[in-house]
Amino acid sequence: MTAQLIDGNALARTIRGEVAGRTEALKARGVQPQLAILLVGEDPASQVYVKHKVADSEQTGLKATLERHPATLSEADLLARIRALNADPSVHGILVQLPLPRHLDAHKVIETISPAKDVDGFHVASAGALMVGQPGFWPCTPYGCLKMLDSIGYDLRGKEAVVIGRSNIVGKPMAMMLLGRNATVTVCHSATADLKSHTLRADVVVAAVGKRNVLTADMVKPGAVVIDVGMNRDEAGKLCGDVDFERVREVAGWITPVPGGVGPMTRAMLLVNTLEAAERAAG
Ligand SMILES: Nc1nc2c(c(=O)[nH]1)N[C@@H](CN(C=O)c1ccc(C(=O)N[C@@H](CCC(=O)O)C(=O)O)cc1)CN2
Repeated sequence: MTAQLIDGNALARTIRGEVAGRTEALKARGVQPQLAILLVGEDPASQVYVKHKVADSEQTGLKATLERHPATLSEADLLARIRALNADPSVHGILVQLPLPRHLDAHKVIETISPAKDVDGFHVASAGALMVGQPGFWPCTPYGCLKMLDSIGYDLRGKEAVVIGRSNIVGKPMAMMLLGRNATVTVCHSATADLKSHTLRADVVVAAVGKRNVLTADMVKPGAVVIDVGMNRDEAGKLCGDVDFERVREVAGWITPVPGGVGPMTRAMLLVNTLEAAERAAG
């Protein structure tokens, strides 16, 4: 069996088309959705990601402003800038690109963003809303993974789902979203005693560790859906995920590639959240 690919690029394109249509409708009501992106420092990967975010926004009719700040920016100055953006009614979404330089407390920075503009879905209020099933912004990466499952018509009710990784921005919210769809969810992590015993039972595996070959073919139940959130480089410098893609695809039923899987969906869901922030503000 060779798994079917879940094409993140194609799905993201469709979602961008939907966002463009809704943005047009909002503009006709006199509202221009606007995303403020704050980049602190010179991290090379972050520079690429924010450039893509600006291009995606412009392509769909959203306005994006990219503020570049030096790595030496003080925490007080960054927090003051966020507070000014919170108070600016023309700005609907605020995003601080991670990782931040070490002298900046990411938790404090994120908590300064107004929950109404937290389009990354990282604020404690957003996490709490997801946990209790109240309206709020969902973190873009797990939200994108859920959309990928929806795109293949996958019914999660009663299914065994295993999430590998327990980060606040992917693993934990992913588990909540899967739970919200009535899957039976297991979260595995670095202290899990026998990872394979869990993944072999799983109908759906989401690998979100940030380490190559965390999931190999012998760990996958035939026909399972495998979602790869990882973003790593192999010895040749080629982008790859957490999953041993070539071998796992011979066992799985569905699989997401890296690149071209979860990454583009993360960016697409940011547009959805930004548009939604603007729609909510417009009433
Ligand atoms: N404020 C945030 N910071 C970070 C987030 C986030 O969601 N919000 N997530 C990651 C990085 N990230 C978005 O910012 C991100 C990473 C990668 C991609 C992507 O499209 N990847 C492509 C490949 C790109 C390449 O060639 O390098 C793919 O997988 O096809 C999108 C978003 C950490 N920081």
